[in-house]
Amino acid sequence: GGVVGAEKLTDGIHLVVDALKLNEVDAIYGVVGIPITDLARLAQASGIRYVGFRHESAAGHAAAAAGFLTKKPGICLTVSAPGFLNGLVALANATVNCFPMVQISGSSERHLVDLQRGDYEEMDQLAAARQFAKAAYRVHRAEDIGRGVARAIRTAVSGRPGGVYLDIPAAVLGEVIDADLGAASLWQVVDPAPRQVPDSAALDRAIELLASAQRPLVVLGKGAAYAQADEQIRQFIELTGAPYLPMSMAKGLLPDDHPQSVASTRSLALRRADVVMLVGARLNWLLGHGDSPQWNADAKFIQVDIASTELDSNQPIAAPLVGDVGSVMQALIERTKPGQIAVPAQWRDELSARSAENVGKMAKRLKAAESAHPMKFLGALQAIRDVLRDNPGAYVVNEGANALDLARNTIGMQVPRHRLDSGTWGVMGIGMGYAIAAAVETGGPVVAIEGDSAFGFSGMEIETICRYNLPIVTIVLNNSGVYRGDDVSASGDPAPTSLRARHDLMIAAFGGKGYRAETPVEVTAALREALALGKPALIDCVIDPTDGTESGNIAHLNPKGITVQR
Ligand SMILES: Nc1ncnc2c1ncn2[C@@H]1O[C@H](COP(=O)(O)OP(=O)(O)O)[C@@H](O)[C@H]1O
Ligand SMILES: Cc1ncc(Cc2csc(CCOP(=O)(O)OP(=O)(O)O)c2C)c(N)n1
Repeated sequence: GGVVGAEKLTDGIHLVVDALKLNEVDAIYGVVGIPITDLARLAQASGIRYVGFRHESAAGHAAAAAGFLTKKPGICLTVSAPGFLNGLVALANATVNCFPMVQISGSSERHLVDLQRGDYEEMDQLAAARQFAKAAYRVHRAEDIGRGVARAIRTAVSGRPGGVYLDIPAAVLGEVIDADLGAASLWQVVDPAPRQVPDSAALDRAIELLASAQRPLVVLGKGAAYAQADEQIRQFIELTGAPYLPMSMAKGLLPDDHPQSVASTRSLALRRADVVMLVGARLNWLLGHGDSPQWNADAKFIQVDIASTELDSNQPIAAPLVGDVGSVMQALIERTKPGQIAVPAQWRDELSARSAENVGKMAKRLKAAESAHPMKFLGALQAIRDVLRDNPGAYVVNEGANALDLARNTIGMQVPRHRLDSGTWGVMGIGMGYAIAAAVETGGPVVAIEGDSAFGFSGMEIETICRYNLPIVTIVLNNSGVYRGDDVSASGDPAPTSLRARHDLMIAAFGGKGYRAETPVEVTAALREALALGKPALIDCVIDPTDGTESGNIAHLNPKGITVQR
C-alpha cells in the first residue's frame, strides 16, 4: 500500500498479495512479464516464495503437485495470452487428476479485447480457460480481488479438487483504491474442504456387502493418498485383512511390501474379486472401466468418493459412500463389528500362490538385466530401487513409457504421497515441475526417473533447479529417443553411443553435477553420491535402444487400422 497526501491507498497488485498471504499461500510458481512482474516482486518482498520457471507448463505442473502434496491450492502465475495458454495444459492436467491449483493470469484490457481492436497479447482468456478448468472467474474491480481469491481457493479444494482459473485484467491490477476499503474487502476462507460423512444406512450397506464377499478387494487411488487419511486407511485394511491394490500415486499408503498388497497379482485379483471397494479411485481406463473379462462380470462395487457424480460412471455401484476418504474410513472403522469382515483364507492363499509365481518370474528378468550390456531399463531400475530402499523419505517423480511402466513396478514406496507420476492423463512433461514442487514444498530430496523423450518436455527447467540449488537428482533412462530409440539399425544393433544425447553435459552448463552411467554399478555409485551431495544432479543412463516396447504397457490403445510396418 502507499500514502498519497493524507489518504492511505492500495492497488490491485497489493490486494492480490494481501489476499494470498491472508489465505496462507507461501509459494507461487510462475513466469513473470507484463502485467504481473510487479505482483511477483511484491509477493517475494512480502515473504511468499516466488519460483521463476522457464516455461509456464512446468510452473503449472509444479503448482498442481504442490496442491496434491499439501491439500492447499498451488498457485501458478502467468502473463496474458501466450503465457496463459502455456499454463492451460497444467490447469487441465490438475483438473483431470483432481489436484487443487489456481492459475492467476494477467489479461488484456476488456474494452479492447471485447471489440477485438487488437491489444498487446489480446485474448478472451476466461472463455478459453472455462473448458479446461474446474471453474474460471474474472475480477473486474480491485474491491473484488479478495472475493475472487477466496472463491478460487475454495473452489479448488472443496469437493473434488481441481484447477481453477482466476483472470485479472491489467487495469484491475493497477486500479488504486482506499487502503481501508481494500483491507475490508479481503477475507480468509474458513474450512475450505469441509468433512463429509455418509449416513449410517450407507455405511451398513457397504459393510454388509464387504462382509458377504468370498473374494474381496480394496483398490486405493490417488484420492485416498491426497486425503491424508493414512492412519484410517491402514487401520481399515489391517482390521479387515482385505487384499488391496494401490494405484500408482497411492503407493506407499501402506508399504509396498505389505503382505496384503496384491500389486504382484493385479490381473488375478481384478479377474476374480467378487466385491471391490474403490477408495478415491476411478474405474476409468487405468482400471479397464471395470469391464469383463479383465474384471469378474459378477463383481459388486463399493465406492468411496467425494464426487457423487463419479458413482455409476462405469459400473453399477452397489454401495455408494459419498464423502471424504478420512471421514468415511473413520466411520467404517467405528461401525464395523469385530470379526464382521473376515477374508476367507482360500482367497488369500490363491493370491499368495500366484504372487510367488509372478515374483519368481520377475526375479529371473531382474537377474538377467543385472549383467546385460548395453544396460537394460531393469538393470538401471534395480540399482535405483536399492539406493532408494536406503532413502525411503526421497520423493520419486516418474514419467515416460517404459520408464514409467517399469519404474512403477520396480520401485516400491514405503510412505504415502512420495510418488508423483503421469497420472490419469498419461501426460508427458510433468517431471521437472513436479520435482521442483516436491523440493520446494517439502525440502526434498527428490529423484526424478525420466524417459529421455519425456525429460525433453521440461528439460530446460534443469536451469531452474540449478538456479534455486534444489536437492533434485534427475535420472534419464536414455534409450536414445521416443519409445524404442530413433535409429535402431536393420540388424537391430544398438545405435552407436556416439549419437546419443549427453544429458549429463547439459546440467554441467548450469552448474549442476552430471554423471554418465553405462552399468548398474555406475548407476548405484552416481545416485548414492548425488543424494549425499543434496544438490542438483543428473544421471544419464545409457540404455539399450532395442530394450522396451513402444508405448510401454498401453500399446493396445493405438488405432487398429491397416498396420503400419514399424
Ligand atoms: N479427499 C477425498 N476424499 C474422497 N475422494 C476424493 C478425495 N480427493 C479426491 N477424491 C476422489 O478420488 C478419485 C481419484 O481417482 P483417480 O484420480 O482415478 O485415482 P487413481 O488414478 O489413483 O485410481 C476422484 O474420483 C476424486 O473425486
Ligand atoms: C504432452 C504429451 N505429448 C506426447 C505424449 C505421447 C507420449 C507418451 S510416452 C512418450 C515418451 C516416450 O518416450 P520416452 O523416451 O520418455 O519413454 P521410454 O524410453 O519408453 O521410457 C510420449 C511422447 C504424451 N503422453 N504427452
